[in-house]
Amino acid sequence: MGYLVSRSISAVCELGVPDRLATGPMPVAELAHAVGAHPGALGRFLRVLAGEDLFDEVAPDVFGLTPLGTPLCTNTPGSLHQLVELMGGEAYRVWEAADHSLRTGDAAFPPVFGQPYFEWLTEHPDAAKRFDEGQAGLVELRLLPLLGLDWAGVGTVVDIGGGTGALLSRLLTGNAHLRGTVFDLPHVVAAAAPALADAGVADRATVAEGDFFERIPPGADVYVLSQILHDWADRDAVRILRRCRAAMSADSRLLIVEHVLPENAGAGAAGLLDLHMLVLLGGQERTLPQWESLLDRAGFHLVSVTEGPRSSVLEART
Ligand SMILES: C[S@@+](CC[C@H](N)C(=O)[O-])C[C@H]1O[C@@H](n2cnc3c(N)ncnc32)[C@H](O)[C@@H]1O
Repeated sequence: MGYLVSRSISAVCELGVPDRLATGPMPVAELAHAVGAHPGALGRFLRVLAGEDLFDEVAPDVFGLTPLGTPLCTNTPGSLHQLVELMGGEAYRVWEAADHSLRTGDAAFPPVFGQPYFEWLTEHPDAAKRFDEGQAGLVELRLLPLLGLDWAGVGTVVDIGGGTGALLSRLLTGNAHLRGTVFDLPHVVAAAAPALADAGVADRATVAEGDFFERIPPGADVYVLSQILHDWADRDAVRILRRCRAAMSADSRLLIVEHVLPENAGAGAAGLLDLHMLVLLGGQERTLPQWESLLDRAGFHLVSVTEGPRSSVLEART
């Protein structure tokens, strides 16, 4: 009954319940009136989600947000609100066809929506905006092992498939000497320049649009691939890595921000993400031997793995 929980989260976010509770607990009747919900039903949904530690019934029929539930608000650092919308939208519909992926080992998105996910996003601006904002919300969690690295000797960084620049903004904010480029598809990086300006790093940042299967900006000290390679099956992941290799000089470093999938059962969230990558995109999470083999096929070797709470950083060199 796991999807009942995720659909309940989607439903309360859809009505804007977390935002209403951002300033403190409210009686359920007042809350229901404010968001346009049925009071009795709202109490039942919130009680179930209190069981998931997202809300708290602080007094009979009075509900507040817990620390775990706070990222469901829209205007909070590291907001996951857009991600909830994403998981409750086309991602949910595509999972109805999970059996296609089970039978074929391919993505279920094309048979359901008529084209691969990233192509479909270029033609659906609202969904693309949700996707980009959802990814940006996850950056806070993914960044930690990357921020912990020593950036002192690094002059320039390119964030490949860097979305709207959330990760680059944080890297440049934390390292005043660093200059960087965010590189992504044209419709995605269109929103990057304003985001970098808002973060106060526009004077040290450039925006480059393009296709990472074609060409990647050359000559930087560090290349970051955050949550890119898991979107693709090995054949395409190797093509992307080879494009990186062509852009890199002998001293450049490649930093891959992704999960290292445990080799045994019980992979938890990483295992679920592995299946999600398969169903949505035909991609996969990778174990350490799978990473080593993939990098080897593209002419890289693995130098180190730095573990973080949500993603690891795998450093590779040519
Ligand atoms: C899962 S998101 C990761 C975003 C970001 N790096 C992060 O860590 O949040 C994958 C990114 O790859 C980009 N992308 C997909 N196909 C691409 C292509 N052919 N060339 C460049 N970027 C591409 C998408 O637009 C998206 O921003």
